[in-house]
Amino acid sequence: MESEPIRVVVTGAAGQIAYSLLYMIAKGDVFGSEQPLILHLLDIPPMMGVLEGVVMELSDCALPLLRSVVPTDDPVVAFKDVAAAFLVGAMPRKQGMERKDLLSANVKIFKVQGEALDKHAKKDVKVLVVGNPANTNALICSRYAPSIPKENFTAMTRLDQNRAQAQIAAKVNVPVASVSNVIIWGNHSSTQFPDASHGTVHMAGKDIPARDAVGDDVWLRTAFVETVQKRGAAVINARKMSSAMSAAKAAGDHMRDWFNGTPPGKFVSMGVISDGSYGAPKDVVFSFPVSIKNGKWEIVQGLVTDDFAKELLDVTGKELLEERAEAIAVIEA
Ligand SMILES: NC(=O)C1=CN([C@@H]2O[C@H](COP(=O)(O)OP(=O)(O)OC[C@H]3O[C@@H](n4cnc5c(N)ncnc54)[C@H](O)[C@@H]3O)[C@@H](O)[C@H]2O)C=CC1
Ligand SMILES: O=C([O-])CC(=O)C(=O)O
Repeated sequence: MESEPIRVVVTGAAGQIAYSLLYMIAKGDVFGSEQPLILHLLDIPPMMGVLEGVVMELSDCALPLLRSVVPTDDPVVAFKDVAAAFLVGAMPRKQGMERKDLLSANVKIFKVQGEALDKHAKKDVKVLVVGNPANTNALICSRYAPSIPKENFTAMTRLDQNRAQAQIAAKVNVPVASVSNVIIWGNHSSTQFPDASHGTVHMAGKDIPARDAVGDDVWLRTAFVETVQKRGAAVINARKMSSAMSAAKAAGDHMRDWFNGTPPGKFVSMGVISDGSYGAPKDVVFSFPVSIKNGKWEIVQGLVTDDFAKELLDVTGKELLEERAEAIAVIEA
């Protein structure tokens, strides 16, 4: 028997990330090749003309899983009965900006959308915040949606994880799928800590520690960390626009793993509400390694962190506390 369609919302649906993401979702890459979909597309009133073009293109893709499309500028319509929400709609940064410079422009969007999710979405909706600064926006969104569990609000650090795994694959000269369990700790910002010390590389039929495969601890603590921390800025410098294709791919990966789970022994990184694990501040959205089963994530416990890691975890945690204070000030102003 065919499954009932699920409703999925993408905000910022007329923007650049959505242009790649909508196709991936609609063709079954995220929710599976058997799951029919109704796509809700939210953008702001001046973008409704552009959105109409996106709707035409989705129709012209002739995708069997896509049962209908609901374009709208009304959050009430957009969030009605949705099972999954990709919150992409927000201003992107330009050359020379840090992501937290977007806070005052973007955080109010996530208050409004939290309120709308609270009233209109399914209570088990899975929310992925992509719009920057993603961690703090996710925290604010959750605060304004008290009837939905805090665990259902996540922020995207999967792009950073994919970048980190691609850097290691290139260094070791293996296909990217051979690299697993590289962690992104903390904020999706230039203070994030990309950590390969628990990573593995599949070589000659077995998983070996990434540190052994790389054989260069200095590189892992310097060039590797800095490249991943600054990759978003490097793309902006080159393209004059921020990452879009890779961001869409990461958003799809994040939501697919959240719905489908992670294989035994493997973990992925997600910004989730912090319980203070690994000395992170509580009640901020902090990126941790998580394993996922039956649609629920759990922070992977018991990984040993050395002094180098503790120092970097501390820096990114402090930045998240500062962002939280600033976000609350912006909203209450
Ligand atoms: N977490 C991550 O790894 C990444 C996050 N980003 C962030 O994603 C966001 C979107 O990036 P792009 O698609 O490149 O930007 P874009 O400017 O191409 O598209 C954003 C869209 O959001 C819409 N929008 C603005 N306010 C809205 C609202 N209140 N409700 C619904 N839609 C609204 C805009 O009209 C626009 O169509 C930015 O904040 C960017 O910094 C980008 C790459 C990676
Ligand atoms: O760097 C940016 O502003 C966009 C983004 O979040 C990324 O590419 O990681």
